[in-house]
Amino acid sequence: MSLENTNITNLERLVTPLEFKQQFPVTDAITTHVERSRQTIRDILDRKDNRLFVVVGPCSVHDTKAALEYAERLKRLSDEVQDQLFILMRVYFEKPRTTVGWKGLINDPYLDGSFQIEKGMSIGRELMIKINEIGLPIANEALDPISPQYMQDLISWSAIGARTTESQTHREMASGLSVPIGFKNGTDGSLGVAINALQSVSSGHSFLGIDPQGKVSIVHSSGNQYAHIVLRGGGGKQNYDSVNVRLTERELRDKALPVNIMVDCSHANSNKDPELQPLVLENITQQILEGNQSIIGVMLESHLNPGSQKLTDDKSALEYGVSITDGCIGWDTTESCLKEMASKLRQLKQSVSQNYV
Ligand SMILES: O=C[C@H](O)[C@H](O)COP(=O)(O)O
Ligand SMILES: C=C(OP(=O)(O)O)C(=O)O
Repeated sequence: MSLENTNITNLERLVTPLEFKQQFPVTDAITTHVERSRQTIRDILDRKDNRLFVVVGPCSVHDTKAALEYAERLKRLSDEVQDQLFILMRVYFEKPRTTVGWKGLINDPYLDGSFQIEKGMSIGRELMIKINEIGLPIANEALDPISPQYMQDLISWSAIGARTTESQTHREMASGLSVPIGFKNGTDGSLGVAINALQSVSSGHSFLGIDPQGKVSIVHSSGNQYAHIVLRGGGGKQNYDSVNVRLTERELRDKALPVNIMVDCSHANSNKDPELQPLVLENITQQILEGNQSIIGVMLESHLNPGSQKLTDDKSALEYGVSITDGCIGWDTTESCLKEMASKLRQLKQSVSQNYV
């Protein structure tokens, strides 16, 4: 009688990270682009670059054609506002679920419960290569502790989500990631878990992981010095307003942490109503115009078309360019609200520099 694996129905071997990356190699141009993008975010966090960074894009990618069309549009917008905003595309393949549901393109690329994870990773890596080639840096949520070995060379910023900020496994993983990383506050709105995470992630850790040859290994990390909090609201309350931002600044200062705050305009900050995201963004812009110095980035959930749709057995019924997870703002709104933000920030900087003349 076996006492092990009694709830495991099957184990499939996965290609090693090394072999996988050889199948989908990066060019020197992509490597340079990713490193420059990561450095730009580090410079924003260090106040050597006075722009804001913006993580914007679909809640989840389920259709690579729509994701590429989105990336082409976002690149054009990014070029127009790049004097004020450094734009990264949300390319989220791993979705944490409150209970159950589709867990993202890597887990189930054919949206049909066939869970062809190796295929999902290939489709995902090919898409990330193309988006980097377009010239857009990529942001993701680092959810699975194994997948960074397969994908992280294509990513410029990662989030640890509200459901995993308190998890030791995710803090350990983040302490070894090469990207600047945002920790969301908890789903109940609590800041404490994110503040604790920031303290944990800046230290080195020793933990279990895999090496490039896919061997289980003891990983020793040196700690991530570019972690920051992401305010996303929670427990039915918003936390993007100036009072909550000020309270967060105090918490960070009390713990001798860098006072760097990103605001997620979606999730509980917009009560999961995508139409409210532009109002949150407007509020953030206003706080900056009034002198806020701690907000370094914003996040928006946006797709080609607004809203969301249910994933059913009939995939042919899916509407093109519409989210199958959280509701998003559509492209027109995305473009207009980011252009407006950039224009207001431009005017602010012009008036400040005129006052110095
Ligand atoms: O951002 C996405 C969702 O909010 C998150 O994955 C949780 O989704 P769920 O509550 O629909 O499972
Ligand atoms: C799941 C997400 O956010 P949160 O962790 O804030 O719920 C997300 O940004 O996709």
